[in-house]
Amino acid sequence: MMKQVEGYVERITYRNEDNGYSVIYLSNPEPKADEDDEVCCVGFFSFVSEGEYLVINGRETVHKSYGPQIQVESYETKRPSSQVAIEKYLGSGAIKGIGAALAARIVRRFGEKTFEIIENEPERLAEIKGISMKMAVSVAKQFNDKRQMRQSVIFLQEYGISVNMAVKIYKFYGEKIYEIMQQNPYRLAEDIAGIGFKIADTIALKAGFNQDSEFRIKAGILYVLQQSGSNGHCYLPETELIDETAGLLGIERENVERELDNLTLNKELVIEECDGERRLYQSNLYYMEMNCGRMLHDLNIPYKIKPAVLEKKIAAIEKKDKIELDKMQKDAVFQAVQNGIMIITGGPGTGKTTTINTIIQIMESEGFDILLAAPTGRAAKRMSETSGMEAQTIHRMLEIDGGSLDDDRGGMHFERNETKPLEADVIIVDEFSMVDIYMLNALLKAIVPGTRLIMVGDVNQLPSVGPGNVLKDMIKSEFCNVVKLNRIFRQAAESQIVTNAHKINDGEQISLDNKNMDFFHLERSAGKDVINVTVQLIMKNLPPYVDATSYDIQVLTPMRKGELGVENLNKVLQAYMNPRMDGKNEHEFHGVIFRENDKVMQIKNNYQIKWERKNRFGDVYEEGTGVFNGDTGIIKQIIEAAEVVYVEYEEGKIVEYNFSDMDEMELAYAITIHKSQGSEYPAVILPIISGPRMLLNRNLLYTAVTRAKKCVTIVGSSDTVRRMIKNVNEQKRYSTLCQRIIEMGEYK
Ligand SMILES: Nc1ncnc2c1ncn2[C@@H]1O[C@H](COP(=O)(O)OP(=O)(O)OP(=O)(O)O)[C@@H](O)[C@H]1O
Repeated sequence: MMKQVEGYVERITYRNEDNGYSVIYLSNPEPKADEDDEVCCVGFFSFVSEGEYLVINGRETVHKSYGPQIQVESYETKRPSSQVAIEKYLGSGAIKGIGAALAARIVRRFGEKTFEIIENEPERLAEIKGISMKMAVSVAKQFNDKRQMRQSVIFLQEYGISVNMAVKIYKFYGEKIYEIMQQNPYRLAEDIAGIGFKIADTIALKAGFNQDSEFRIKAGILYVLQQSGSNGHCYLPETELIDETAGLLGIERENVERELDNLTLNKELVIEECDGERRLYQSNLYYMEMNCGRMLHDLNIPYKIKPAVLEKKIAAIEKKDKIELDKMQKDAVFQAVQNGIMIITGGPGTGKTTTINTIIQIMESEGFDILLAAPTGRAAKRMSETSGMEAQTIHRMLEIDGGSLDDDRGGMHFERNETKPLEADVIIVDEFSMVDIYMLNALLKAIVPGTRLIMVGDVNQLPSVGPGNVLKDMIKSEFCNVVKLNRIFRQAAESQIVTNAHKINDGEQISLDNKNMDFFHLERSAGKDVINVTVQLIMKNLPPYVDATSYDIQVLTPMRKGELGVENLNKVLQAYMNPRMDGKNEHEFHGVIFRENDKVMQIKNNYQIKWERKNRFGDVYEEGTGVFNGDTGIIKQIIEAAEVVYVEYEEGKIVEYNFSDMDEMELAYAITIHKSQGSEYPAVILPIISGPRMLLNRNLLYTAVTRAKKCVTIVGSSDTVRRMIKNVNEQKRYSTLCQRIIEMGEYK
């Protein structure tokens, strides 16, 4: 039943600082005979403090353990007018520096007029013993800030903005928010993480902006360019940019053209004519490519080391490790020692790790300081295991600033940069195919000439998720020594996965006859049959075969949408692997059900989020921060009342997420092949029937197959597999790093 209650906030017994969910007790000023003199209210409150007077509308409910309470649906703050309330509010801790005693003194002096005086004549507070003029000013400021923030939040809520977001916005703009909403709400999309063009556009249209307002078009153009960055592009050809923007905004091309000129005049975008085409860059990406081109040349200096000395050292390592490096591997070692920059590329089993380990030993024997890094946490972990030396993520190596946002605008700040470079003689970075232009730029800025940079990766893997085609462009520019390892050392009999991966890469068809032990194909043509087989494999056949659990086996798929897309497969696999059950809590977020015991994946880097490790008695023995894009874990607990989810990641790291942060995770029974880059799994299942030709290419199949350590099973159409092997049309990437490297080389 709906009910309205009002009264002073007596006490706040629980508050979740992130989302404002609180349990509060209101004093009932005039309790009727059958009423308690305190009313418990639960719900979301933005800034209530003890002593405030609230009018609450809500639903009467009875909690099993706590008894009757009101589930708050809306509330209003009334200014406390009686002296008691004023005193309570002032002394509640809401205003820094004023405790209960001081509050009592203030109210004794100014009575009912206390608030008026704080607002209009704050200097008079200094008349009171114990309050200096400085403090009087601070009290007035805090008092006003709180009031203004409250008003702004209410104002922003009228435009459909949530309380959390409104607070964030107010903290950024302060009182300017009114002006911004009036003049250009599209600025929100530029300044506030979490507000994109689409939300800003809804707000602006609600606020009465026209379809073809100058701000809307500008914001639309920038949005389209930013989106293209998320699709891996560093620029867009002008015609494509105009068409997409006009389509997005539902306006004429001419209007877009007009604003495009203004944006380039103001240097917000950079335009370049090349090969008869006009290219438009977000200016940061344009300059990043150019600077990377220059820095790569700066680092690429020769080092003189006598070949005979090197030969001797290699021979000693070969003897110790009982291995004989082949010509290419030796060449790689030579190049690494003799040059400031080098690239080693090769497919699976071609001896990259063996080569890196030899290089490390040689560098160590020279007394050099070596740093090892990789783009993701999992890749870094693997590198540590295979080298026996600590490897870290590139972000950690560059000492990412905890407050950085790893968004698609590259808003990251690192402690290590041109003014405080990395102190090392040699830096080796593995899985370089995953490095985008932002990461390359940050890395190069932190390396000074005199430090060697060795980049290792498989150029045939999918390129980075972020903008750029870094590894490929660097190789294509031929600016430095590149060693391409192409001999497969791992025995063919040992691994059909490796053999097939190389065949796929060379465009050779693979045999899908199930005559080996680690590469299978089950022909099915209907989506529903593919799903049934996938479920059967993951639940029953594969775990004992590869000596792993169902949760270790990874379903990889090219697409997000459709019957065999990530979203649907996750729903189906969840229903089988972790069905709804009494006592198993669940929570729905944006249409997806998350349940205790679900396998989930973190989908963006979060450097601030805290993790804990507990011993078997539940005591915390280790704490740290950071969960990274691609980390997978299991939901251990969901607490609806506190709005939190606990996820356990590798090595028993437990992370608490607020419900509002659940957009950082996805179910992970099935994930896209793109997301699987840099990870390995004991067994991989690939359900493939058909899909867009653009997407289904050789590159994608190759990446998927090379993720498996012990077993690959393709379920679906062999015809599509054959077509994928033939399809060399990789998704196009508009990037000009190669050209910049060549241009910069000409100035040297
Ligand atoms: N010169 C060599 N002679 C004999 N065996 C070699 C040689 N180089 C590498 N190997 C062996 O080949 C296998 C694959 O090598 P390695 O792990 O170095 O390759 P990789 O390119 O790093 O592979 P992946 O990318 O799949 O991990 C290993 O078992 C390794 O011992």
